[in-house]
Amino acid sequence: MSAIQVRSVSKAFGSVLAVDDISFSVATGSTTALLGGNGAGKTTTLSMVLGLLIPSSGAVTVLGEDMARHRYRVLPRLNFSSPYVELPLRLTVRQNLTVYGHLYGVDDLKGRIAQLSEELELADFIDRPAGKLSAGQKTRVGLAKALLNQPELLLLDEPTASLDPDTADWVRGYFQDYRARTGATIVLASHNMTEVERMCDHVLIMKQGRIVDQGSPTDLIGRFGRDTLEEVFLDIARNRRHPAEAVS
Ligand SMILES: Nc1ncnc2c1ncn2[C@@H]1O[C@H](COP(=O)(O)OP(=O)(O)OP(=O)(O)O)[C@@H](O)[C@H]1O
Repeated sequence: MSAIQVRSVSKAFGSVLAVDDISFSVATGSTTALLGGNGAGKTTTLSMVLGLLIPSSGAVTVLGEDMARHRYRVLPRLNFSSPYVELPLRLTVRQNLTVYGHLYGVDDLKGRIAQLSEELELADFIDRPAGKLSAGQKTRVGLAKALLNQPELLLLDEPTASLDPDTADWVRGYFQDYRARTGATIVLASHNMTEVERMCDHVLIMKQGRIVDQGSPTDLIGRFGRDTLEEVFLDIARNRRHPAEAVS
C-alpha cells in the first residue's frame, strides 16, 4: 500500500501556479526525496500532503485517508519538521516540547522528552528559550518535535539545514535507524544530493510546479549517464535531458 497518493493536484496562489497537475505515490516504509530548484513547488507539495494547504484541484490520500474529508483522523499519525516554521520563541525547549506533546496526546510525555533530549543531545539548552538558540540547535529541537508522537509518516523539509557536517551526518543516520526500527515512511525535501543518495530509495524531481522525472538514485544516475545525483540535478535544471547531451 502507498503511504501517500497524490492525484492530479494543482495549487495556485493568485496568478502563480505553484503546483501544476502532479500525480505520484510514496511507498509505505520508503524514504522518498522531493527535489527541485528554488520555487519548484516542493514546500507547497509537502504542505498539501500535511493538510496545511488545500489543493486548488485534485486529491491527496495519506495513510489511507482522503485529506479533504478526514485529515483529523490522520494528523496524529504523522509529523513534520521545517526550518521555516518557528517554535514559540519565549517558551523554553522543554515547554515547547511539552505543549506539542499534549497536542499529540503523547503518553508518558516526560519520559518521551527525556528520551529525545538524550538522543538528539538537547540537554545543554533544554531549559533555554527557543528564541535564544543557534540555528543548528533550533533544527535539532524541530526534529525532536517531529518525533514526539513516533510518527508513521515523517515529512522533513531540509532536515539538515544549518547543521554542521558531523551533526548532519549523525541526523541522517538517526533517521535511517528510525525507519528501520519503526517501518515509518519518510519524505524529505533537500538541496543536499549526497544526503538524498545516501538516504532515499526514490526521488521525485520537480521543476516549475511539475514532476519532470523520478526513479531510484541509481536508476536516475544510470539513465543520465552520470556519476552522481548532483550531476543529474544539474542536467535537469539546465534542460540537458538526454544522456548524449549530458556528457559535455
Ligand atoms: N503563499 C504564497 N503566495 C504566493 N505565492 C507563493 C506562496 N507560497 C509559494 N508561492 C510561490 O509558489 C512557487 C513554489 O514555491 P515553494 O515554496 O513551494 O517552492 P520550493 O520548491 O519549496 O522552493 P525552495 O527550494 O526555494 O524552498 C514559488 O513561485 C513561490 O513564490
